Amino acid sequence: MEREVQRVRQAFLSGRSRPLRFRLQQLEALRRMVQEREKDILAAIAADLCKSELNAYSQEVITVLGEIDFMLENLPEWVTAKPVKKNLLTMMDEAYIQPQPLGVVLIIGAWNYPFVLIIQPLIGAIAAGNAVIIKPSELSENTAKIVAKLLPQYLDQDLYVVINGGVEETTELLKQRFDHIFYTGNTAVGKIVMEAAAKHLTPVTLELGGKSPCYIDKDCDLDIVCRRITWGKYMNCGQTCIAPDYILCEASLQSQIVWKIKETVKEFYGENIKESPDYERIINLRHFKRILSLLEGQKIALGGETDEATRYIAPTVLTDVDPKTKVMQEEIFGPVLPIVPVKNVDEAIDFINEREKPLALYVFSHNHKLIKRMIDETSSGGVTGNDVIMHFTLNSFPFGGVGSSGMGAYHGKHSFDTFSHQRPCLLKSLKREGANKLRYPPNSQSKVDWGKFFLLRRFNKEKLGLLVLTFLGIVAAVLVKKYQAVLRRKALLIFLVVHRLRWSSKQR
Ligand SMILES: NC(=O)C1=CN([C@@H]2O[C@H](COP(=O)(O)OP(=O)(O)OC[C@H]3O[C@@H](n4cnc5c(N)ncnc54)[C@H](O)[C@@H]3O)[C@@H](O)[C@H]2O)C=CC1
Ligand SMILES: CC(C)=CCC/C(C)=C/CC/C(C)=C/C(=O)O
Repeated sequence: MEREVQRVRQAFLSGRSRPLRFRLQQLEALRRMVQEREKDILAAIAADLCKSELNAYSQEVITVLGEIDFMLENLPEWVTAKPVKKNLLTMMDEAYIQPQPLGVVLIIGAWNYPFVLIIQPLIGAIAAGNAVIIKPSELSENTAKIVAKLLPQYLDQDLYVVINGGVEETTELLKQRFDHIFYTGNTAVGKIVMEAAAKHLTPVTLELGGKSPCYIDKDCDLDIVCRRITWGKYMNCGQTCIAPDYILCEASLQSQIVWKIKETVKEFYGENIKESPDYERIINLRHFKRILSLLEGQKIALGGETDEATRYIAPTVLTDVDPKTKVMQEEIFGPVLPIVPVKNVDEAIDFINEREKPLALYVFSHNHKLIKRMIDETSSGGVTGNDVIMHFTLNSFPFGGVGSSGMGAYHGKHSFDTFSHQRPCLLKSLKREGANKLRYPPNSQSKVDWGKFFLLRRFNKEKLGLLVLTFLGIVAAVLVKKYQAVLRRKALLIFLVVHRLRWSSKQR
């Protein structure tokens, strides 16, 4: 493992991942891989999650292709140095921020969207000029294998390396030194990753989970609300990090919600859900049994049918759920939707705030003010009002959690920033030593006053005008070639002295 990481580091140190042209070329190669090997990729995802290839395409491949296109379009602008505002002490210098790659990045993926969850961060890491080690989830083994097979056929083989394995291999990998670790998965392992990273002071992005609440106000169109919730909850058999985990609403709405979800389930998956190509299965027996255990003692208002042999769990709704029961204590990550009655929006807000900060929050209402209030008075990774999941699709949004649902974010420019160091660069001249003497010992009250003037002075518009005039004077001086240096220094000096005198007299 150590040698493998070392090999990737050597490749990074060669410098070839840095030029813009190389990054664009690798991203184009990645796009070619997805397009040319689409069938193999879709078959692998389908095998891992009993997912139709159409669903695999629309849930994972579209996102990846969209992200690559977005990067290709914007990267040339993002990599350029950005000039920054200067102060009086640096007004003659060059000051800019240069984004630079961090180095060797480790990406650890989860199984629930096994392709997009490793390839989307990979896109950001390549765009930012890094070398990358990718550790796909061992639970989605078909996707893990196809990614390990295809990436070396299209990308630089020393810079971008796939290492497959389970807990043992990941534990070993985490002992190595990285420049950034990007982890997607459950919160408990997130803590292990952060602890391992701390040993090397490696920064982490943790894309974790949690219980994402969904508040339904009585002032809304329940047909539409239930259709949208049914889509987001039962997609991928509930195994979506931002799926609505539970519903909060007034008790009187429950029976209508159950009825409308039932009708929508029929509309989406037909009379025989098991036969539907759009309804997936639970990833493994351990998760299957875990989800079944959440149903114990609950009032099942819809669904509840299961089949262990195929790890099938029907779309299920639980009503009058007691918040103290197990189903409300952990992330469900399956097709079970508890409804917890609350008296009103105030109680819903308190309910959310008494718990860990979720990855997503959903609020349904005709009342825009109520939605805004919910946003203002709670916290979550992201929010969608009057829909679910959809904030994930907008790559201008940072995607990530807050508190126990994670730290850091990615997608689009946010991925580029996550995998970049924003390096402040100040280029001074070796001339103009006169002004610099102010900061050299021995110190004096006059030097401190000058320092205060240079660093604390705020200019209002009127004074800025004066500054502009002074600059025009400087520009004129520049034109007079023979006296260029002398005039520029004099003009600056006059300006500074006048201001300093005025400022000192006001201070007194
Ligand atoms: N915020 C986000 O973007 C997303 C969050 N998630 C969250 O991920 C969770 C589901 O994924 P998991 O079941 O955790 O996936 P998982 O079992 O695939 O684990 C994730 C990764 O952690 C590694 N891992 C597992 N145990 C480890 C250990 N003891 N030491 C080191 N590495 C270890 C695995 O090899 C795997 O690569 C849910 O909580 C879900 O909400 C899932 C997808 C996206
Ligand atoms: C067609 C459409 C709008 C699809 C939404 C895409 C989608 C649901 C992607 C999955 C999101 C995701 C990776 C979730 C997760 O990490 O658990």
